[in-house]
Amino acid sequence: MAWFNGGSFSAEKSVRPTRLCYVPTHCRNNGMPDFNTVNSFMSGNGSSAQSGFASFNSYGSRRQARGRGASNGRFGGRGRGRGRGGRRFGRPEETDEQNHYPNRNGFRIDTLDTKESFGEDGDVCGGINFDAYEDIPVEVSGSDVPPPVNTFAEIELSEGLYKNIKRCKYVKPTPIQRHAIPIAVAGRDLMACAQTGSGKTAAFCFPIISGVLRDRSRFLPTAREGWIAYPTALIMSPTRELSCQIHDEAKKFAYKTRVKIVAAYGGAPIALQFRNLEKGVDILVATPGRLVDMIERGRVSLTRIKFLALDEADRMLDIGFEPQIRKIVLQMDMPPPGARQTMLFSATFPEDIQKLAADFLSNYIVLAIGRIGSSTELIVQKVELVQDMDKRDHLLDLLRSQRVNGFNGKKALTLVFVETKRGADALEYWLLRKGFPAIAIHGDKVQVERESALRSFKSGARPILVATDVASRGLDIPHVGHVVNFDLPRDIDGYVHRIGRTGRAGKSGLATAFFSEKNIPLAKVLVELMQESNQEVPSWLTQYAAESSSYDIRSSKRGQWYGKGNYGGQDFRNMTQHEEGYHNHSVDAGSVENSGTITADYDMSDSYNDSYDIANTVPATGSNYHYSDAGAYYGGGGADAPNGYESVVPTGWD
Ligand SMILES: Nc1ncnc2c1ncn2[C@@H]1O[C@H](COP(=O)(O)OP(=O)(O)OP(=O)(O)O)[C@@H](O)[C@H]1O
Repeated sequence: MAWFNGGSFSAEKSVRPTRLCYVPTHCRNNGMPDFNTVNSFMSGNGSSAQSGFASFNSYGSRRQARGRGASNGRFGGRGRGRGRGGRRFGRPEETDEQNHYPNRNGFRIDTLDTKESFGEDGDVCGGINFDAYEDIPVEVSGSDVPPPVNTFAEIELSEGLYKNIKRCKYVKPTPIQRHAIPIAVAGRDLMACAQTGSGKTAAFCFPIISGVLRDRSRFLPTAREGWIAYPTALIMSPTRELSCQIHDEAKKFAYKTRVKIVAAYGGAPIALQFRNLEKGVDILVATPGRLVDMIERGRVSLTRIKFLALDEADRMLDIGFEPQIRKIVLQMDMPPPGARQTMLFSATFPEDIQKLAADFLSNYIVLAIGRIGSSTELIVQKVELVQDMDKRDHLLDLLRSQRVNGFNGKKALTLVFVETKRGADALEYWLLRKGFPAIAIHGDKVQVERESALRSFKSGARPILVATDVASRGLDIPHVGHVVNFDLPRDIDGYVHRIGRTGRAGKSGLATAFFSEKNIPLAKVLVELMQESNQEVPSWLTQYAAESSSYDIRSSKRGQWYGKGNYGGQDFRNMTQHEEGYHNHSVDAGSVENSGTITADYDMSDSYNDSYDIANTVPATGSNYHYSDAGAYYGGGGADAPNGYESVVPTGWD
């Protein structure tokens, strides 16, 4: 029996509500999106998906679903198995999801789990709802911009890569791919901003793989010399899980091309990663902390880097990461801008981060696809006014109503974001006690627990993931139907990335935020974001927004917040000066407007005396950074940012 179809938890019987069950407004009148699409996802041909996303009509989506099931989820198997967090009720270590709550949530794990590699014929399922991206505004700035393409065939990619694109069933490029790939293949530096779930990974992977293959045919393969690895390309991302995911995606794209791709991230045995490097590496996918460790141990040299990509680039250049990225890119042995090709990608790109990024780039092009929010109309956003003390009950009501009313479906996953690591553990514990199969992920868990939690979530063994911001960016988890912001993040960019875990690849999703009075400073930008993505804004929120105009609403570490009509990817060069040689053309000019930014200061004091798991709470004053876990067999120990990001943090934090 399906969990969302109600009543399948035995544990739930003991906690029947004694009052009328609250049904959130967006769950009433059969208005819930239909998330019963798992089987059609897995079928991969889209033909059976009609019953799935076709029923999203109540939210205005008239698009039909296409099958999708391309998996990218290898999160397994490495790291140490000790540490705190996550063990409740004396449960054994979770290594086999099927042993855990096998019948309580009603998921059929086998059907929900995703494929992790090519099948025998090398095929994987793919598919994207391209209608969702029609009419999306595009803005490009820079000199001599290569024109966009309409098909992958128009791009000069290697034969092997082209075959793999077909195997992945990427029938046509997404807008970011249409524009970014020709630019990157032409060898240009690029700063690209596009909505969450819109295919940015392929947009930087394809040109890199193609470039590696091209270079390789021209030069001798020199991926490895003795003990030192000399990758040709470096892809960096902020979290271990995201690095893992990019590694898996890149491997699919490079299937049978002999391009060697290695992942290096903390929390996993460094010796194993060294062994992988010794076999040769063309493309290194790494988190910054582990990479610096490897370079300082003399096992990786960046002297032959020709391609550098930063995924979640604004996060990578934000506080906590920026010194380390600067060290890797500018102060170690990497060729300078101009001698290498640099590509920065994210769904958000505040102006001050753009300015920082300019140090890493040479004669670059800025590409902005869609509005800053990235919260397309595909993601139905709901904001509920809930006092902090009522949040748990409210969440329970929400989950119950999902189960009772269903999403018309059975297998949608729910991702619940909280602010602190302690809060994540506490909520997981509480949900389990209430009979809901939840599992937490945060930066205090050791890697094996983090990977196990993600596996349980992805497989449906624990269809509720309680997460800190460690899971907010980049993760492409199929079947996430609902994102709940139990605690709202402190900045709107964080919100954009969090809700972007659903509604991916042109599919619909639901995002519910619990708004309490301490979130008032966020009201204005939240309203603007919702209005831009044609969401229904509750009147009380509009009122708070009006009141909050008097608040200081700018992140202390960011030069620009979300502003109405603004592009996250608006080229700051055009905002500050009109340099000769740069031009700015708009593909859908009517939609491109910059009507100003919000510049007041915003300083929301901590409301919990707890250990936060969001990087933007790392004290800005820390000057002694540490990253090294040198000497340790397992990386990560002292090297991990406690916020879960793989980064340096000021000494003393944690
Ligand atoms: N051209 C395409 N055709 C079909 N599916 C695609 C295509 N491009 C990407 N996808 C799929 O879309 C999904 C989202 O892609 P991806 O994870 O790269 O998004 P993203 O823009 O990097 O998101 P985020 O901003 O959250 O990191 C993935 O499952 C991917 O396989």
